[in-house]
Amino acid sequence: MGLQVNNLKAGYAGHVVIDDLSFSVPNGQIVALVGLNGAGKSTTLKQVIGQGRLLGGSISLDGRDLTSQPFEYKQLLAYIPEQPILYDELTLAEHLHLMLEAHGQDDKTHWSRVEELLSMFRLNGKEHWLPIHFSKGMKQKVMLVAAFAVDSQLLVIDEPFLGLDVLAQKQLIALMKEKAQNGTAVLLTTHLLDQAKQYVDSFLLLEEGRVSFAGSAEELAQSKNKTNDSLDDLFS
Ligand SMILES: Nc1ncnc2c1ncn2[C@@H]1O[C@H](COP(=O)(O)OP(=O)(O)OP(=O)(O)O)[C@@H](O)[C@H]1O
Repeated sequence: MGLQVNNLKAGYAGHVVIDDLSFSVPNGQIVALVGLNGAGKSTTLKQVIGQGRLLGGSISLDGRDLTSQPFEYKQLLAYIPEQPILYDELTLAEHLHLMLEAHGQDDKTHWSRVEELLSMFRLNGKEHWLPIHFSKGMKQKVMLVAAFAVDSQLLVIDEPFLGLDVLAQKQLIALMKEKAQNGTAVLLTTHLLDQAKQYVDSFLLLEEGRVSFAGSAEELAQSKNKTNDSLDDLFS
């Protein structure tokens, strides 16, 4: 089933930004929300993760409705924000234990996965470090380890590659593909369209709070009279 967004209406202080937005992200698919600055991508993601007030419409994940079953819905999702959100007083290991607990997942069975991810992102041996000791990119990697360590039905990522080195970007693409192969629905926003062609199943183009296009990279290019090898020039 995956994520279903139906007739979503959302905004800020009486100002409607998203109106009548509908889309779905089936289990096992990677979908990218793309569009120019201010198109409403982050606002849409905020609604999908259950932050922000829903002015209309409905959102459900594998049949769990966000409004009527918020706890059941949120336990199924993992979220990687654009800016890392870490608690100053918690160590790296404490953040990861907390994440597993919040998702109701057994620490013992998941810790070997955590160790694998820490080593992949070269954070092993730093489990006792506090956020103040980490660089910007390392903080982002902590968010990645936390999100990929939990079993989730939906993975939501806002601008996944910001601040990551080239090696970490490749690892992140491989991890997203692996998650999707295991049946997770993946929804992300990105401005790096040519890179996204490597791993995205379909694109949703947002313009002024509405989906103006949904389809593959080739179809997206055609819809804007561009060639598939220059998606980064889509809006020029
Ligand atoms: N906290 C806020 N309060 C008021 N208006 C906001 C707020 N956040 C975003 N907006 C407005 O909502 C609209 C959509 O913004 P949003 O951040 O969703 O766009 P975006 O597509 O994610 O842009 P970007 O590519 O720059 O990240 C914009 O007009 C923006 O000014």
